[in-house]
Amino acid sequence: MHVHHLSDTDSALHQYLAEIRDVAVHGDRLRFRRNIERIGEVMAYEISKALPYAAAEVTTPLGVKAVRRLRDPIVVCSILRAGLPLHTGFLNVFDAADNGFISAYRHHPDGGADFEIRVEYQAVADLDGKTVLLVDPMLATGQSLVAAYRRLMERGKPAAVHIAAVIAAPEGIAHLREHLPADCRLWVAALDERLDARSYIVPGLGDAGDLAFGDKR
Ligand SMILES: O=P(O)(O)OC[C@H]1O[C@H](OP(=O)(O)OP(=O)(O)O)[C@H](O)[C@@H]1O
Ligand SMILES: O=c1cc[nH]c(=O)[nH]1
Ligand SMILES: [Mg+2]
Repeated sequence: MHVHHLSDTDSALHQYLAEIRDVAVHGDRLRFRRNIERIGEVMAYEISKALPYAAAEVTTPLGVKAVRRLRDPIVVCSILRAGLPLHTGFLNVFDAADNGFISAYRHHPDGGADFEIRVEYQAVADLDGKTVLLVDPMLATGQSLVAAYRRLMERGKPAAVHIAAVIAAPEGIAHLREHLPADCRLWVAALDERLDARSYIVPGLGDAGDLAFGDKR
């Protein structure tokens, strides 16, 4: 699995990443969601440079122009709920994309640190021959993304799969390498140090779903 690290070069992405981590900004949910959306736009644009294009023509009022268009249809898929603002950012770039939504959450059977991932809801377009962009802000243990990927593959055989995570832990990347096919490509906006005892990313940003939408019970 090839890993693209988008913080390697300086860009406005650094400003958005700094704000989503900053406790002084965390009280502003609108800003958090919009920054995740903006990061999605940047990541989608970077991924767009790696996709296949084909020659086409458009008719203008004055003539015909040779243009380039994406060769394969796009399906943007995200993991509820923290994936929603990132999904919007990707759709702002790939506005004609089909879509997929999968729920995945951590179920703690005994209330302790141990958990299993539960996938309960899905609404996914047909994926045959399409370019799938599977997006989730946080890649911590990697279990949510692997569970979502397996559900998705029940919906067809994509031409390519790109996974996008805003903040990733090394443990999560290792988990994807172990459990996903080698031809999946992973795009990471920021690579952090490690996971804590509750499998949260350090330094990370905390709970992306709660910051975007509020606490859940
Ligand atoms: O790599 P993992 O260890 O699986 O953790 C990452 C998952 O955690 C977050 O969702 P969360 O479970 O907090 O659900 P939420 O979006 O409803 O808050 C995040 O959006 C990922 O889906
Ligand atoms: O650090 C983490 C890990 C999982 N989910 C989050 O929202 N944050
Ligand atoms: Mg959460």
